[in-house]
Amino acid sequence: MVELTDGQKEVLRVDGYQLVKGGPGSGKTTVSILKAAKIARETLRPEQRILFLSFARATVSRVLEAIDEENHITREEKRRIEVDTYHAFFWRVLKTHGYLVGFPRRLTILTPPNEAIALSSVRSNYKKESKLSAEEKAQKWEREDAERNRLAMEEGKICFDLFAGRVGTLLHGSQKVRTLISTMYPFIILDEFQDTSADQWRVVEALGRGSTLIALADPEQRIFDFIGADPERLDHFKAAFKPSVHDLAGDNHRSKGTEIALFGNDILVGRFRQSNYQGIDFGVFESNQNQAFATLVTQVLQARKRLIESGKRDWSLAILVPTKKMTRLVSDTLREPFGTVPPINHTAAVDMEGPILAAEIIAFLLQQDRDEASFDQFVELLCGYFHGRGGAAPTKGDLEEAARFRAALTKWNECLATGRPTPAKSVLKATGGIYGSASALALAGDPDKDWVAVRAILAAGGCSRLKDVAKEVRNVRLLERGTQLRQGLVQDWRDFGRYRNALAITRQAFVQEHFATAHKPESGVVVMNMHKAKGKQFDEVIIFEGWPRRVRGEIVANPDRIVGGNVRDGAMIQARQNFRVSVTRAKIRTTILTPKDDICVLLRRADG
Ligand SMILES: Nc1ncnc2c1ncn2[C@@H]1O[C@H](COP(=O)(O)OP(=O)(O)OP(=O)(O)O)[C@@H](O)[C@H]1O
Repeated sequence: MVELTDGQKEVLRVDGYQLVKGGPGSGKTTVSILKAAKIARETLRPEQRILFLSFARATVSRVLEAIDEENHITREEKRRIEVDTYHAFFWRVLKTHGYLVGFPRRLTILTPPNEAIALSSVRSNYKKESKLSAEEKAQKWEREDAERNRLAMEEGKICFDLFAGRVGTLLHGSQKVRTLISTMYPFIILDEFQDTSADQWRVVEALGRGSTLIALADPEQRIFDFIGADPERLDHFKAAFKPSVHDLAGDNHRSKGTEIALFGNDILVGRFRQSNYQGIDFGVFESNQNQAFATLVTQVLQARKRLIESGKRDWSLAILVPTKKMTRLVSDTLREPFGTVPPINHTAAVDMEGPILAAEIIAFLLQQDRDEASFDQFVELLCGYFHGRGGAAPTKGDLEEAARFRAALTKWNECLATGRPTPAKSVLKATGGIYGSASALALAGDPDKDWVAVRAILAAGGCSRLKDVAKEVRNVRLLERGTQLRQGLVQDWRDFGRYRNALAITRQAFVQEHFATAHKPESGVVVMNMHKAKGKQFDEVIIFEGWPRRVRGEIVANPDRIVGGNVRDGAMIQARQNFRVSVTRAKIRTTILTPKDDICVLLRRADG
């Protein structure tokens, strides 16, 4: 049991609505769990629960783990703390009461990849987001929203973007549902409250009418402005609920004995009080891909060695990078480092649209029982992959590719219908060949082996798009022991002697995966976008950014930087907050790697 600080003790002592503020690692989550246990012990009736709401599953895992570690909390108390994501909680409300806002009785979730497919026809009419005028952006948003609503109202397919808004409307309109929820959950804890969007705030307002709310927040860890988080949100909470305010301020328990938190604070104001900080390492690299990645790999190997030698079980090392593109590049590099360096085992938090749609293609091929429509269905899945893999920003190239495949299929089928040979130069030639090989593959009934065998056919065949599919699908780690996908496929084979429902099982597994909370927090080497690191903690962190491209000494491009283009631009508050969040995720050490000839502007003095 940790020795609580006076600030933490005060949080436990005071009743009623509370706002608990504090910097990274100041112990907000920890004290809120102890508080929840106290409420469970002293206040709740037997059937009641405390709801702990968080943004991301990863945070949920960490909170669950923290609860497990608190041996002073009894099993019964633990059972009564229900940790969930906003998404999962909203879905529960919509599934039961969605008809009150006009949804059909039967609802299904439109997952992000399928939402991307459904909206790609709207999106294909617009240029890249960065090139749109404000007017065009608004128009595009309106049309997307209309399509989302149509899918929800007419087809009962609800995408995540609709969740918060509809639940807000539902709760404000129905005292009955509010009472139901507040009777079940008289206390609700809101994690990372500074990042609450306008729609989520409406939900919170409604919930707070019947339930006592405890909000945890660090105003300076607000990194979601782009999805509608509002700097004033803490004031809204104060005005609405008159909470007692507790400030755990600069206490830092995560990286005790280091100066990581101090460095984080100095980044925020842009004034470095020291030239060295205990627990912060810097490294520079030459501005070219080979040397940049060689430096990174060397640092990763050294950090991994340190952690293994420390003997700690479940050690974690995070490589945090500024962009999604860089996440992929780093992951590809670790998978196939240079020279004699063997692959570095890791997980990468890449966008899952592409990998999930690629997994659907593999699953379909596993089904093997074919009829006349099967090839059409296969090509349609491939087109879906093109439409959806770019998420909210499908590329023109991908959309054109889908159109080309569809046109080729029409021609192909016309030839078959009239007994003519299929066109020799058709884009479907190679695709068809691979489809044939996969259909003829002798499957063994072991989902791991069979999945890999199908993937290998795609990787080795002559169709560059299916090669892509094979590469993307490697980001899916659902076939690990005990996962729902694996179990589902095993059962399917047991029931039918083949994979009869592999596609449906795969789709279902991804929906489940989205809501699953039983995951352990990441361990080993993980690569992710800096934004995704919020609320997490790792033993060591490496922050790695992009480098400038120069022509005759002049910078012509400077992508993937912590600060866009690495140029000073006003106070750079968002970039500073974001950088500080990343830096303070580490318990023991943070290593920052930046290009030698263009050091990150946030690391330079204001005058130099
Ligand atoms: N009073 C304390 N004494 C010692 N260790 C503590 C104390 N309070 C919390 N800790 C430990 O410090 C670490 C960080 O605490 P916690 O996760 O609660 O911070 P937080 O304020 O929620 O952080 P963040 O906002 O960065 O997510 C945890 O490993 C926790 O077990």
